[in-house]
Amino acid sequence: MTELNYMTGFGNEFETEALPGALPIGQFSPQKVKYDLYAEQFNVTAFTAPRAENRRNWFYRIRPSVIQGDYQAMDNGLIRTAPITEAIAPPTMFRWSPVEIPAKPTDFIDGLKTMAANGSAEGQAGIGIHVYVANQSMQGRYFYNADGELLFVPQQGALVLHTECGKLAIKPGEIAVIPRGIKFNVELLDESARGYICENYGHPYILAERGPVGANGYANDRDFQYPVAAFEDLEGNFELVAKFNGNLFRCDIGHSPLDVVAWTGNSAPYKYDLSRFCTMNTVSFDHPDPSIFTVLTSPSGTPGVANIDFVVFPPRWMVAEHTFRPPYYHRNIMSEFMGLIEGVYDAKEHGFVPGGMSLHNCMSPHGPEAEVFEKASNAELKPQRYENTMAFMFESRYVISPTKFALEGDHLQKDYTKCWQKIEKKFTGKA
Ligand SMILES: O=C(O)Cc1cc(O)ccc1O
Ligand SMILES: [Fe+2]
Repeated sequence: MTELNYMTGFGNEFETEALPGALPIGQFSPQKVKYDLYAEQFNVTAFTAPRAENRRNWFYRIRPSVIQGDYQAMDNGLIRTAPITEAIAPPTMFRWSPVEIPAKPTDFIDGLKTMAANGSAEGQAGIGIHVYVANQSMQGRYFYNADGELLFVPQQGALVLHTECGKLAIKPGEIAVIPRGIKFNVELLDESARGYICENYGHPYILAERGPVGANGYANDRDFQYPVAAFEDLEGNFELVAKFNGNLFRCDIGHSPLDVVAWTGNSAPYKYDLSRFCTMNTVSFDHPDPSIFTVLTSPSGTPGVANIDFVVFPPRWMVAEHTFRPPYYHRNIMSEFMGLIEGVYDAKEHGFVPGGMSLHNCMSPHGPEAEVFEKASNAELKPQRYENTMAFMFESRYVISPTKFALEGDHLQKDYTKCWQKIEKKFTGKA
């Protein structure tokens, strides 16, 4: 892969130009822009959002975005949007095997399948949880999502995200976020690709607070990478696909919409290598809550209660003394959707495989399978390193509704809850 250049620093006010002098100096909207470019403002927060939260870009582009055809409705395929009304799910704990890579030619849009969603896209709260499975690059088509920002969590295959702001290359172990409304297409660098998408209808992601941990650690701002301007000057019969208010629409477009020669602002796509996450954990006893592993959070308006937390379980040392080290048995007001990028997750040594998923909804019990309990409650508690593993969780304050595809597809593991049934009664009443 050709090495791409990036700018660094979470949410910085960047400026970048692919041609010298393309970026106006000292003002955003000059009477004439250099190279006869068009100026266009792009806002993902209200004009009046407080300064610290305000996010917008100024694009200097070959044509303004209004030069496009009229939209027509498209088949939504297996893409769904909250609120999900097509199925009524019980509070059962669910687990899924990986969705298979299709045999027929499938690009990122064709291969998007919604597993679950919550909140309301129209109400700008909640999330959509999707998997993508693809075996070809998007050709002659571009996409944007008006319903929310897109967090990419690749599990198999490297991608290049060609966006209005420039290019981002990501591979398993890295993530990327494309803000609401940014146009892009997806190139596959390998034969096939699979991954997870969290579509965030709510407040754009920010970095989690550090509290008394101090000024450093967890996800550090400087490790977030942003693209430098790169433009396509292409004419042809292209298609622009929009996800808007829960449905897909398409229009013809006679040129590449990735024609931004220069931009400045703080609402650009970004990537992050999860191995940069500076993991904190106990050095004494007990199993800390997984909020210590939060990479990105979308606040909900209630302090400390997330619309969506993106949490990872990275390689790490386990040193806790006189402690049951795996995740504890648990019931939670927050709803937990998990995936596995690689390796083994410490609560489930069987059946939760890379590319797989699980859902433990609001107040539904979950925790270590029977074998893990036996092993961990009898293990010698030497320092132990968890290697080659990366699970993650989308944790949300809103109940997560699985789609019909998730509930009725072959990849639903119908025997999941059996993993707990062999947990023994050991109580005898004697100490
Ligand atoms: O349910 C899970 O596996 C996620 C989780 C992990 C953990 O370490 C503690 C609590 C928790 O919900
Ligand atoms: Fe949990």
